[in-house]
Amino acid sequence: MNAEKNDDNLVLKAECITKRFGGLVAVDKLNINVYDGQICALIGPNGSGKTTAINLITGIYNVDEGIIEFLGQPIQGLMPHSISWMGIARTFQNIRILGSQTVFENALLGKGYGNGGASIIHTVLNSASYRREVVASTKEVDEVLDFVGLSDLSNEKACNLPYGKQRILEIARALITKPKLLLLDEPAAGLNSQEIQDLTELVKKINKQGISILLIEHRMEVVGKLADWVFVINHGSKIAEGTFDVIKKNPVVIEAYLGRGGR
Ligand SMILES: Nc1ncnc2c1ncn2[C@@H]1O[C@H](COP(=O)(O)OP(=O)(O)OP(=O)(O)O)[C@@H](O)[C@H]1O
Repeated sequence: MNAEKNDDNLVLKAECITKRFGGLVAVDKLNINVYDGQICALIGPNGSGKTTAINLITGIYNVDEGIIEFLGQPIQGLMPHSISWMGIARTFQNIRILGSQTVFENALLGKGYGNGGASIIHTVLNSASYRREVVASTKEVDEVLDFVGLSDLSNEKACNLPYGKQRILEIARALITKPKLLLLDEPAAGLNSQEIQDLTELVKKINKQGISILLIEHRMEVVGKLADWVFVINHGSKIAEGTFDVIKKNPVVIEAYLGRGGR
């Protein structure tokens, strides 16, 4: 989906964000804008600061400098669960699912405690409001599993799923939060070519629901198929941005990444 770029439809604005770990500047005055309806990719060599940038956007780390706005609201300094409730969801580079729990239970985890409004006392007392929340959550999980194509596996233990479906389960858990912006950290890592095709189709389908996407990805065929706009970083700084067709011919990008490390 190609979005119009103006301040009115800016979903994410990260301006001059910086993160230091001791003497190492992992993210260095980085600017990233994601507009409504866009699929953006963040690419760069190993250790260039991509995951740290996502961790800053999702509140895992606080920025040392810079501002992050989501739908016009400043979010830097907020706790990760507050940022999630505002509408930013993510997946992780290393799959984080509970193998001994079912697909349904893993997806339900995305709801988080009390997301539906029932307080702890209602939960403990199994009150009407808690039961209503459980029914509503069950329906939402069923709908999301149907959307991502995992309905048939709802009662299966997550550890029995093929790797590609485990990645899709992670995405399902993120979608349960009804995000406006979805951050995917290397969603194609470890997938075979059929699984990559399925993932690519799913990401497009999610985007068609009006969810903007920022993905970190090393697989350039995935970036080429999905991204409307690509940010390239090296040593924490942005070295280029543009459409994939333009950045892949950029000598600076080829020298820093595509010519050597880019896969
Ligand atoms: N919690 C931390 N403490 C110290 N250094 C860190 C921490 N997290 C990341 N770093 C360092 O910051 C730099 C950027 O790491 P980051 O994981 O963001 O890179 P990346 O681009 O996501 O790499 P990859 O493509 O390998 O996943 C690296 O040098 C890394 O070692």
